[in-house]
Amino acid sequence: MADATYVFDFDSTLVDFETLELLAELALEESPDAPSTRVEIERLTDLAMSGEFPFAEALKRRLALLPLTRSHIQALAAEAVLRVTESVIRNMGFFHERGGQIVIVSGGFREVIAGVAENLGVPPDRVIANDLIYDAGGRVTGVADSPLLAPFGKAEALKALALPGPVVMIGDGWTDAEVKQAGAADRFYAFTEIVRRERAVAAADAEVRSIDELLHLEGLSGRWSYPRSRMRMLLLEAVHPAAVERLEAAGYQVETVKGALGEDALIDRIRGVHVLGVRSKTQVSARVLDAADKLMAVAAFCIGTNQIDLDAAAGRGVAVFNAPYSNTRSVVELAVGLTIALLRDVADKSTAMHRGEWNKSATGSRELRGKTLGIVGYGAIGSQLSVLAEALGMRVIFHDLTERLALGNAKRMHSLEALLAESDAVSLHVDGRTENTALIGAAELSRMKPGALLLNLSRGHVVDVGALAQALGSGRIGGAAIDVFPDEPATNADPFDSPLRGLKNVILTPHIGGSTEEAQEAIAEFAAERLLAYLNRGDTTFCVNLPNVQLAEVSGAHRILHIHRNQPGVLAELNRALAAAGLNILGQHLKTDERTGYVITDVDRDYDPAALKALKSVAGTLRFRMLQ
Ligand SMILES: NC(=O)c1ccc[n+]([C@@H]2O[C@H](COP(=O)([O-])OP(=O)(O)OC[C@H]3O[C@@H](n4cnc5c(N)ncnc54)[C@H](O)[C@@H]3O)[C@@H](O)[C@H]2O)c1
Ligand SMILES: O=C(O)[C@H](O)COP(=O)(O)O
Repeated sequence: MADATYVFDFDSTLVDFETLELLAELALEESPDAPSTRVEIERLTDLAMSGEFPFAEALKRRLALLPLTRSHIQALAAEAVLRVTESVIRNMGFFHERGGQIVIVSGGFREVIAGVAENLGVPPDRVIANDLIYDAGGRVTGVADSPLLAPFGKAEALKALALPGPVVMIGDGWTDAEVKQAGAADRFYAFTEIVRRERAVAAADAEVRSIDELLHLEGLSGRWSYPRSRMRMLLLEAVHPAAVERLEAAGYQVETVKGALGEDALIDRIRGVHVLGVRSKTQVSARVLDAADKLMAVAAFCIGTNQIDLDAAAGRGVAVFNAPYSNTRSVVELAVGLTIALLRDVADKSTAMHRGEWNKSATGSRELRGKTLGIVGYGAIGSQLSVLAEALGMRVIFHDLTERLALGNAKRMHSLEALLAESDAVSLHVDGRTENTALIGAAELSRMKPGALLLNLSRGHVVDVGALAQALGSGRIGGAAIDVFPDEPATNADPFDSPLRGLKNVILTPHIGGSTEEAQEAIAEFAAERLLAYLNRGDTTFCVNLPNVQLAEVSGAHRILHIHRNQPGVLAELNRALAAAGLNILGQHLKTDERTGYVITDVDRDYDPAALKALKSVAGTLRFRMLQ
């Protein structure tokens, strides 16, 4: 198959536009009839591309509708080089390596195509397109006569080239499908990355949603990597659209679901999914992972990863990523605001006002300044809260299980008990490990100063809410702000209940600590980048359950990624298998943690694919994949 000639259509294939539609925008800028003319041009383009109207006639009519000049054509040519289709950009290597085997055939105009062809390394004599005719004033008057204008024009023009080897036609339109029907191509791929035209797809040997898929089906340079457009990503819990856009632009298929899915519903959906995206609510259990036949990675589009069985994922070679810092500031700002609101009884006063009650009084209302804030968990959020609280005049004390640098004048407390005894407000920012279940229960609440405040913006199970409700009811605790709950509704349509409902000076918020537009967008970008770095080059930086290895792009090599159980002899066996296959190693990295090893090997491009089998059967292999 390697000797085939690859014939590409231009509009909506190599570039993401239709020439006549963009020319209409340029030429009709000043025209009062622009909207109706544009609609007519789009209509004629669609009719011609779906084969319902003769191409030459459609071209003539569209040109007649436009007051086109040489400067419009030049402007479009300049734009065209910037509008090359995403998957074409990703596969520039293919075009450059095989420029001599590629032909561009288009009912569009040579002047517009020339710059793109040059950038792709396709010689000018391998571009078949129409030549425009201008009058003396530089106005377009028509196109020069050419075989392209006759019925089956592309096919006839290609036959005249007498191309060697099998001819493969790739394009979005009916005139491209006709090339095979008229005997000028051996295979026809309907290209649907930009637009999907049913009639062309129905006539095709196969539909390809990207150049990656084409290369995969043709057994070309992308043959070892699974094509991106066949890789399915399932993003749950209303992940910000910036992630969807980023991942789709990189060529992956992305499906979204608004709410969380329960375990059984997720098991039903997970088959065939390569990447799962969740937030704090979806439980990714060992059962879910067992049902996930294709899963390579899970992204937590949030900070917490306690909802994911990290060991079970690592044991199946599934990488887990999160966005550890992107919503930190949002949580901190809310914690500060809630502390002030509790100290001033804002929530109850506001609710009374809504009932029509005016209750102006200073009793029980206090300033933040000079009060002691006790922070439990001095990680990313706790330590940033420490800085802001001090800046507002609070005295900060903190307790953490691990050694943490005290910021500003914050004082470290060596026990939780000591912190509880001294704090006017206690704010919880521990991680969601199981051992933190009921970290604050009846005993801890009884150690707090009478009338002190409690804030929980960490995880629901960290506080025994029954005990807290009692302490609040008795007045032992002066108020609470709770953002996270042991049982949270899966979607906004589900009801919420808690023993804390209806209590005085208790602010309940629906797990919105990290729910700001800024944070959600930042999380989407960060987590999507981490996923792409892993999928596209094997980089595991910030991975929370596999050894972290930072890697550059693969260039001029194949990359073999091998995840295995950390047991003696795996690397030696892997290298023996590589040597037996005659593979020349260009570079190799190995990193292990206590349970898993990750080996990345860059090898020469030319080798026997049968070698892959031996690599897969190395004892302890959890997952194995190739990047081109
Ligand atoms: N409400 C929200 O919307 C929201 C948003 C973001 C993060 N979170 C949650 O906030 C919490 C903190 O996030 P982070 O980014 O600061 O995490 P982090 O991992 O940076 O910090 C957690 C800190 O808690 C400490 N810790 C754990 N258990 C402890 C214990 N029993 N006693 C004392 N210290 C303990 C750890 O040593 C660590 O320093 C996490 O539970 C996270 O899931 C909630
Ligand atoms: O872990 C987190 O980042 C927070 O709990 C936010 O979770 P969410 O994305 O489900 O709002």
